[in-house]
Amino acid sequence: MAALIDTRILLQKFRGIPSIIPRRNRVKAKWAATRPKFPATGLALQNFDMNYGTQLGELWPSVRVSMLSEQKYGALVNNFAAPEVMRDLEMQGARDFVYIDVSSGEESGTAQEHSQGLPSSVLTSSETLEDTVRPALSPNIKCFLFPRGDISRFRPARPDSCGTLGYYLLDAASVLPVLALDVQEGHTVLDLCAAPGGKTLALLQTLAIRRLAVNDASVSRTARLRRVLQSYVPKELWTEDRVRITSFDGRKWGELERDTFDRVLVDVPCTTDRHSLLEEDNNIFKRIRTKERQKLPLLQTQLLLAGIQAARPGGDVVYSTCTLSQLQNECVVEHAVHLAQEEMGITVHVQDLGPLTRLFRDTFRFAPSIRLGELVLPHLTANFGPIYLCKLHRVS
Ligand SMILES: C[S@@+](CC[C@H](N)C(=O)[O-])C[C@H]1O[C@@H](n2cnc3c(N)ncnc32)[C@H](O)[C@@H]1O
Repeated sequence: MAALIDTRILLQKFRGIPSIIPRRNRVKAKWAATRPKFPATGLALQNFDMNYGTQLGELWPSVRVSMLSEQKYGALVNNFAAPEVMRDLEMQGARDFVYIDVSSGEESGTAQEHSQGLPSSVLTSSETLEDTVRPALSPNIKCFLFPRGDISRFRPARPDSCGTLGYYLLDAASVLPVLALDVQEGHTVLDLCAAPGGKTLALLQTLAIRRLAVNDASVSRTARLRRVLQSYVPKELWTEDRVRITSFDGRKWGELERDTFDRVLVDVPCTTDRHSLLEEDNNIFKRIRTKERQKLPLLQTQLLLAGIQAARPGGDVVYSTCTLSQLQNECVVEHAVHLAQEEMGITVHVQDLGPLTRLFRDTFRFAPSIRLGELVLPHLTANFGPIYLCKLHRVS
C-alpha cells in the first residue's frame, strides 16, 4: 500500500516535516497502481547493458548516458515552402550542417585505410564514392543544427502563406542514409519502409527524382506519412505518376517489381534503441513482444533482400536502422549479401562510406572499426543517433 501513497507526503513524514498538502487535496498517485512490474524501458536498458557493454566496450557508458538524455534535433529545410525559412533558422542561431561540412570538411585518411580488414566476400568499391562524394551530395538537402553542445530547441515550424510548413524536425543523423543514397537527376527511387516519412521528405528535397515509390506495411503509419506530405509538399508535386504510395509487405517487393529502381532505401523496423529506453508506449521490449523482437534480424534480412531485388543492376541500395545492435546491422548486411549471391545469383558490393562520413565528422560521432557500414554514436555534445547505414552497389 505504501507505493500508493503520494511519495512527497511519504518523504515529508520521513523527514518529520508536516505535510503542506491539505488532506482533501491529497490524491493517490495513479502511476503507482498501473506501473508495470517490469517496465519495458528497464528491460531494454538491461539488454543494452549486456550487449552493448561488450560490443562498444569503454565507449558504452558515454553512449548510454547520451541515449538516456534529451535527443538533439535537426531542422530539415522544406524547399517547397517560402525561402524565408532559412533566415528564420539562422535567426534562431542554427546552421546548415550539410553545406558547412561539405564546404569546410577536410578529408583525412584514405579509403584504402578504411576498408582494411574487410572479408573478400564483401569487396568495397571505395574509389567510386571517394571520387564522386563531393559533387554527388545533393546541394538541395539542407538540415540546420544548433552548434555542438548547444541544446536549444527549434520553434515549431510555421505554415507559410500557402499553408506549407517550412521545416521538419528529425534526428539529423537520419539525413545521412539519404545523402549516402546519392540520388541523381531523373532517378527512380523506392523507399521501402517509409513511414512516418522523414526520409521520404528528405528524398523529395533533392528535387531530382523522376518517380518515387513510397511504401510502408502499416496502413495507419502510411496515413501519417500522407499527412506529412500534405503539410510539406504541394499536392501537384506528388501526383500519382510521380509519387506512388502503397502499403504492401515490403518483403514481397521483389516478386512485384524486380530490377527496376536506380536507388532503393531500406530503412527497416528495429529495436529503435532510444525510444525503447525512454517510452513504455509501443515498446518492443515488452514481454509480450519478445518473439517479434527476436525475429527482427530475419525480417530485416528479408526486407534488405527485397530491396536488392528491386534495384536495377548498376543501382544502389542503402540499408539503415536506428539501433546499435550488431545483430540488426552488420550481421543482417553480411547475411543478405551472402543470400543474394547464393540464392538469387545477384552480386552486390559494399560501398565504402568513409569519404562521406569524414565530411561530417565534426557534426557526428562515428563508431570506430565498423567493418561494412557506418554507425553514428550518441554523444552528450552531439546527441544524434544511433543511426547505422550501409550502402550496397548491385553489380548484376
Ligand atoms: C524505422 S521505421 C521507418 C522510418 C521512415 N523511413 C522515416 O524516415 O520516417 C520502419 C517502418 O517499417 C515499417 N515496416 C515494418 N514491417 C514492414 C514490412 N514487412 N514491409 C514494409 N514496411 C514495414 C513499419 O511500419 C515502420 O513504419
